[in-house]
Amino acid sequence: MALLLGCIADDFTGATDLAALLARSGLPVSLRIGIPQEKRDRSEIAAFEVIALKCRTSPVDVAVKQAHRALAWLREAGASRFFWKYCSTFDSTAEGNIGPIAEMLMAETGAAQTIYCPAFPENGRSVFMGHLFVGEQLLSESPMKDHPLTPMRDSSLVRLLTPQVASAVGLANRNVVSKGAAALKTHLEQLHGDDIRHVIVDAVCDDDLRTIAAASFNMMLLTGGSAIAGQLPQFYIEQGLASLSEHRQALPKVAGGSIVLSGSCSAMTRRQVARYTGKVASLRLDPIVLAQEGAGAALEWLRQQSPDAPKLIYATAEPDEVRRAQERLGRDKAGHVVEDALSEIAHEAFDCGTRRFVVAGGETSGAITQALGITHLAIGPEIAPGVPWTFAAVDRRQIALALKSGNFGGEDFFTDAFDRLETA
Ligand SMILES: Nc1ncnc2c1ncn2[C@@H]1O[C@H](COP(=O)(O)OP(=O)(O)OP(=O)(O)O)[C@@H](O)[C@H]1O
Ligand SMILES: O=C(O)[C@@H](O)C(=O)CO
Repeated sequence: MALLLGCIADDFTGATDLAALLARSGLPVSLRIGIPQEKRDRSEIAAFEVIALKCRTSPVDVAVKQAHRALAWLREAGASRFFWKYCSTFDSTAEGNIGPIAEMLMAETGAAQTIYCPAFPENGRSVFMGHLFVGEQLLSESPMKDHPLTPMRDSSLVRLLTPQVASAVGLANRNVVSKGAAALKTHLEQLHGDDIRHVIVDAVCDDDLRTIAAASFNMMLLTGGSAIAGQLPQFYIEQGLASLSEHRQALPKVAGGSIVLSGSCSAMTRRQVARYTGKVASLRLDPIVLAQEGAGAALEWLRQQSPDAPKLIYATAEPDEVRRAQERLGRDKAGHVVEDALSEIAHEAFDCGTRRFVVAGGETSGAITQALGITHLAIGPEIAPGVPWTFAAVDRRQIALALKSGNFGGEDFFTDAFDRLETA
């Protein structure tokens, strides 16, 4: 099948979120972890190819270089349209990497203009008059203000993006979007005439996303969250660029122990962890202790558990505890000791027979997936909007892996996840 859209995601949970929303169309989606090393066989290329990077908080030059290599791979695989996926809460450091990567992709592909559409109404993210809301709260008043790595203290996407790009940032607001695709197209052309190449687009509901997709599905480069991407397949099908085949990939049945590993400190993960600790054997990790003593005690705890019983190991903590750890260790070191420990634990769990992994947190998922040496994920059923089960091979054994974005899923997500696998 022809490659319709080459996608680059800035973290691993974001990549599975994107893959899940594209997969709702019934068209084949392939998710590759990092830039593939092997030579591509055209017959193995899916309609949607997603490359998961772990570059959300990397220095700008490192992130741009990685995205550049991902673009080269996608082009060689046959892509001529591209999607740059970042977080629905626009998570980035002050300098990037949303803008710099978009600019690089525009320069390389010759895209004269692109849109920025992080809205994901199904998960409560909407953009109105250029301001991002999480539920009913402005981004800067939501729990995202306390994120351990990318605290979001402004809600204006124009203000957030402007310092990240070289040219002016414009807005297509809800009044324009609500007039329909033709009006939005005209507005984008007018902005282009004024040399505005970066355009934030408002969206508060799925109808808005459909209008935006109708106006922009032919653009060389689109950027945003998974929800706008999820609207694109229907336009490709309508244009005759793709057709639904009856052939669906058979997904494996995965037997073996279950574990939840959480390095996310997001508000929803904190609630999910609190629920799940009451239900299964649980162990809390303290970054300050990990920095002094390593993960040995946690590995020992894991070995003493029954291999088949579900269990939870988490560093998830309230914002004041995160602050305390960061003051003692520094922000990056606090993050890395947790990611390293959870990666070691994931390895040990695999060696002890665990085959079903739920991982909470984008950075955490990146660290664990890389540590397990996973290079490709097949996309399975969605547990909650934007969180699918995925399947991969580790040492030639099948595992099931659900990578959960910090704020996705309901309070019983961990229980729901394992239940969903039983019924898949
Ligand atoms: N107790 C803690 N103290 C300090 N840092 C922590 C603690 N627990 C976890 N961390 C770090 O916080 C970061 C959380 O980021 P991560 O991307 O994994 O979660 P998230 O932001 O909730 O998820 P997403 O990006 O999918 O929304 C990780 O680097 C993790 O190692
Ligand atoms: O868009 C989102 O919110 C998620 O896919 C994500 O990127 C979280 O890391």
